Amino acid sequence: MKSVGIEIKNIALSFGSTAVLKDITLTIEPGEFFALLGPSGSGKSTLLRLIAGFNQHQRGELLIDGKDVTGTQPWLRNVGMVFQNYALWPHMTVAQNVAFGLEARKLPPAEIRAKVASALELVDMAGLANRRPGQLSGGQQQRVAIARTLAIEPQVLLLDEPLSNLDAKLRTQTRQELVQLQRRLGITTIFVTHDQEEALTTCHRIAVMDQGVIQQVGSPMDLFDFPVNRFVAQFVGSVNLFAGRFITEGDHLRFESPKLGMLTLPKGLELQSTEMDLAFRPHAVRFVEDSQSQLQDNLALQGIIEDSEFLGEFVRYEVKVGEGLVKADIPHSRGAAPLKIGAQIHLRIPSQELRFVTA
Ligand SMILES: Nc1ncnc2c1ncn2[C@@H]1O[C@H](COP(=O)(O)OP(=O)(O)OP(=O)(O)O)[C@@H](O)[C@H]1O
Repeated sequence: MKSVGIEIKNIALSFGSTAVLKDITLTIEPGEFFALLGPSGSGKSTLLRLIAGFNQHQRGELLIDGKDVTGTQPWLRNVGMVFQNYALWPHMTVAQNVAFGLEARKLPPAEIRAKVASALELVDMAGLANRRPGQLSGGQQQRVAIARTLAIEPQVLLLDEPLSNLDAKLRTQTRQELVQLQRRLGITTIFVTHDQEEALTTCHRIAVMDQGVIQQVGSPMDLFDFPVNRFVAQFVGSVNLFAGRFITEGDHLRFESPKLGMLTLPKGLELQSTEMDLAFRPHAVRFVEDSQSQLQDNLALQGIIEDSEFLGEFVRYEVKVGEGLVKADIPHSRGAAPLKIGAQIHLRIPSQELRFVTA
């Protein structure tokens, strides 16, 4: 089946006086696995339901495969949605659940049987066709919900937090299955989640949403490496973030931070505006033994270890620097003892790991 693209242009949606989506513009490419990522209440599900046809926008345009679908009923959009709670009929078998949408479309019984069999095959559930949902694990129920949606052969697959009812181990396995299934089918897929790891590991591109506004769209690596603002920097991965004021002095850039004090930044950094925060990831921090080492092309800080947490591959330290706390993830080597609380240390952050983000 041909993959279709989706264009969302300047969409605004309010429920009563509450503006839930504010001027959303987004293009989803044919065959793309796309995530809407954001905290609870950011408007992700509302946007997904809008694409499905369950919500109506007051302003803007929504195009699926180049056609404006505003006002088109959900069942005429060729879009399939998998709900968070799966919404399976408990009194029907797996096969009957999957057949449901096909029967509603009044297809001939033989065709229904063939489509049910192939949809169950796709999600590796052919052997359990006669079970009822109550006799299945959470992961199996989820696969039935996906099979039921795929059976109607939609051009777009919408998934609303499809993994949130599964326990941690099953979630990882199921998300890998989902990636493989999407890759095999090449179906344009939009995945709603509040879990950054889920979005980073599954999707080609992600739109980060907050308060009904898209904050940034990019590949998982783009969002992680080049967050444009404070919200994205904090929501995707963990980060050290400091507010302050940038001052240019000759060919030096200085950063005056209420928490860290006055810092001299490495040469060659470009600042778009003086109203920015300084950001760097905990894994970018290195510890060095003496105050003079590795000063070139690094931001140099010094501090005192306040806390440490052993996380297997690395130790997460909290280091008091001035009035601020810097998180540092230092790789652990076998047998190495962690630094003691109260130890004085020198920190280095390579120039290329420093980011400036808008507040
Ligand atoms: N039918 C509705 N009527 C009124 N307000 C609504 C309705 N549906 C959603 N909202 C409000 O719109 C806002 C966005 O909700 P939405 O469900 O889209 O957020 P979300 O990002 O998907 O969050 P969650 O992960 O908690 O579902 C919330 O403040 C919610 O209370």
